[in-house]
Amino acid sequence: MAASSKVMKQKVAILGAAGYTGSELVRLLLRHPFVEIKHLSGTERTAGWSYGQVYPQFSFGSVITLDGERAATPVDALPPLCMTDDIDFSQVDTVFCCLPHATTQTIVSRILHRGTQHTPRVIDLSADFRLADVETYKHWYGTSHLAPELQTEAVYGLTEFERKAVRSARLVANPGCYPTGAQLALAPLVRAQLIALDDIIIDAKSGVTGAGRAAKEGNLFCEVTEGLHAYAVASHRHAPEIEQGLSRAAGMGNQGVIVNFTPHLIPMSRGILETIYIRCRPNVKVEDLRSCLEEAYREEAFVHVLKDPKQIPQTRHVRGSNHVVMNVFADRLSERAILVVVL
Ligand SMILES: NC(=O)C1=CN([C@@H]2O[C@H](COP(=O)(O)OP(=O)(O)OC[C@H]3O[C@@H](n4cnc5c(N)ncnc54)[C@H](OP(=O)(O)O)[C@@H]3O)[C@@H](O)[C@H]2O)C=CC1
Ligand SMILES: CC(=O)N[C@@H](CCC(=O)OP(=O)(O)O)C(=O)O
Repeated sequence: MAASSKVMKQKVAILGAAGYTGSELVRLLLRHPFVEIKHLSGTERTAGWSYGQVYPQFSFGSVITLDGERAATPVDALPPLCMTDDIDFSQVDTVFCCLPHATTQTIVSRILHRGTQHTPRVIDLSADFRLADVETYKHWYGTSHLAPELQTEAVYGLTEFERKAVRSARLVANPGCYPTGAQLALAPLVRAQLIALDDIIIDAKSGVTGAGRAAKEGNLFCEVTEGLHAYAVASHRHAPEIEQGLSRAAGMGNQGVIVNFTPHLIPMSRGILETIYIRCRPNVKVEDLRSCLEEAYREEAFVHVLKDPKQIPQTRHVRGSNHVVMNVFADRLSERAILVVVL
């Protein structure tokens, strides 16, 4: 895509740029013809470093993208990391927040309540603004929300379902990793009333970058390699997020649908695979599920239903591509179906 000289570039700040989500954003935004990365922030640990010092792959010249193209902006143009407090937000159009849970509430609140004429839009990648219900947040995150008024204002940023609202939102809460796959696969089927709402089992596996870059004993190479384990069984905070999305799709408000969700950590660096077991409503066939999903994503650039009904999605379908690929299969028991989704 060629950058038009008439289009004003969006001035962007990425907070928490030294983390994994921050680095993924830098990689994507360097390619974007209408974005100028003005600020990258970190803590005392990384403030003052060049981005190549934080991530060696951003050290030299132009980034060659996965498609073999040159990025729109050379990495040399990236600013060094600074402290978040040193950013002048009156000069920024969009802030991407890639900060740990809870830290985000305070910082986003400060940015959006600055009381000046110009307030940037905020796109938050943490979980702080995803759950609309204040009590549900408190129950799952173990602490009261520090900016409840923003919690109700935030638009849940699953773009395929909320494109119009995302366009005009002041604060976008980006979905969690597991909820992205689960909701993309299930919400169209729920909306079309094709599946039972009391019998949804989501078995999910994630690569280790999903846990963030901060050092944690459980994520060390020797702890995760050549092994596989479930974690947060029946207690993962993504369950209420998925339930909120599916309840909304069912027209029930923020709650009502209950899912059984079990995540696993698998020894690969990135990617997620979710196997989802569902029960069809009476007289619904797996072909109906497939048609529904195909219709839902026909015009979408990043979500794909495999054309061959027998082909099983695998992480290699999406590796490093930011796409989501799914397929749906009939179980041996006729009323059941199995969805496989990778992202
Ligand atoms: N990893 C993933 O796949 C996904 C993560 N998320 C969510 O996104 C958020 C970021 O996750 P992730 O990138 O994995 O986390 P990481 O642990 O990889 O990185 C977080 C970064 O935040 C920085 N940081 C902490 N406090 C501040 C501050 N006050 N100002 C500036 N920088 C700060 C740290 O910087 P420094 O290194 O300089 O100390 C650290 O590098 C989390 O809320 C996470 O739950 C969402 C979707 C997917
Ligand atoms: C492998 C792994 O540890 N994954 C993280 C989820 C990462 C993510 O996307 O979720 P949040 O933004 O809600 O943190 C976890 O299970 O806590």
